[in-house]
Amino acid sequence: MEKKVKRIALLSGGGDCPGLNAVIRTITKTAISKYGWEVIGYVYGYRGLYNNNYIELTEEKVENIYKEGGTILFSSNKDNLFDYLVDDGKGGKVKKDVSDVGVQNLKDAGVDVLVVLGGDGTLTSARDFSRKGVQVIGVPKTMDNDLSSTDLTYGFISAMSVGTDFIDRLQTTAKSHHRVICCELMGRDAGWISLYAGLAGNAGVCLIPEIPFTIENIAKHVAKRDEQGMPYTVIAVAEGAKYADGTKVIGKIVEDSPDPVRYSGLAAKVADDLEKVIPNHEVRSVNPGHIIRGGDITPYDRILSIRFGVKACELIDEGLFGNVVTLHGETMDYTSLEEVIGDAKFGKQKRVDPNGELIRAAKAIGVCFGDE
Ligand SMILES: Nc1ncnc2c1ncn2[C@@H]1O[C@H](COP(=O)(O)OP(=O)(O)OP(=O)(O)O)[C@@H](O)[C@H]1O
Ligand SMILES: O=P(O)(O)OC[C@H]1O[C@](O)(CO)[C@@H](O)[C@@H]1O
Ligand SMILES: [Mg+2]
Repeated sequence: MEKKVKRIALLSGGGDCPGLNAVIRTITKTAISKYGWEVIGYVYGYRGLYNNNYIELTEEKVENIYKEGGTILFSSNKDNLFDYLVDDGKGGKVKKDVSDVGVQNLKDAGVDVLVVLGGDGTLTSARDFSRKGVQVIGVPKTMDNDLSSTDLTYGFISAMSVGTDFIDRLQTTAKSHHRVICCELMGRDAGWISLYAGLAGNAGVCLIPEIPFTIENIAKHVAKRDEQGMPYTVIAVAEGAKYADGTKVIGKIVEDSPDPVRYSGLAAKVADDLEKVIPNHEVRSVNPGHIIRGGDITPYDRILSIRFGVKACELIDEGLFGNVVTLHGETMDYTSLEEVIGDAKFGKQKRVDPNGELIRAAKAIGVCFGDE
């Protein structure tokens, strides 16, 4: 006979983004008031699970975080318990699978269900815990919107709105000085943020990882705009975009992270390279970095977070473990962790289709992607 759920645990992993708190709030309130479950939250993602570091969550604790970005449970994008850096007993460090410690800690804390709030990386571990017999539910977050199997992740609309605001603001100053300004936006290896913010903010050029670009093509587009009486151009540059010869710009390697590459600096390089071939323009660059994922949750993401959180509780109530809550069209749905992640090392990722409707729409109104 199935064991009745009494206690659930939440954890958040990967880069923070607006919506995590709203999901934590929704699940906590629904779990306690509708289902009578106790709720705890492991802090710092899987590291908290390993160190048995958790807090009790109450309705009072979460009531006012409905619009607060970030996560009150903190997050980590380094701690993979299936490949974890531990002391080797000889003064050095060694990587080991310590996931059994996590499983035991869940048992000791009386946790019946682990609810994981994360992107493709965090949910890869969630799948692996599910394979070890832990009752897991995933709730798909990431500002990158790169998770296949769901139309949207929470955090994307909020980050994309901030990105749009950057591009909007750069338009007026670029126009006033007849400058070309490159604005770098996060998004890792997916171009969703830059495509949406660029399109919404009327960027003349969008550079995204899915469409390799050349400086010559961008220069041609700037010249065309000059001829059309628009001697200024804002360029949305996805941090993970690449030149046609494959060149990418890496800002930092975070050694103990499962996905160690951190992009940063592409907009500055594009600006330098471009200025050399369009000497009639001053070309500048800005990199707002983490600002894009900070701040309040947009109203749409608040509502999406409520829908994802309530659906997660419904899955727990129905015993549908090993699944991720997904959005398909207007319907809250669920998809198995096995399908969401597949056998890929970092989960199946959703990328912009270079020949898809969105790109065709953008090109139809004259947006250049640097490929022609
Ligand atoms: N290949 C993997 N196998 C197992 N666990 C992983 C793997 N990759 C990442 N993780 C776990 O997920 C955590 C976060 O991963 P990652 O930095 O990729 O973020 P994410 O969940 O994809 O979210 P985001 O992309 O929005 O930052 C890691 O700290 C680690 O605990
Ligand atoms: O917070 P960090 O470690 O700098 O990671 C930055 C990465 O995290 C994200 O914000 C979310 O995955 C990416 O867009 C970005 O490349
Ligand atoms: Mg990710």
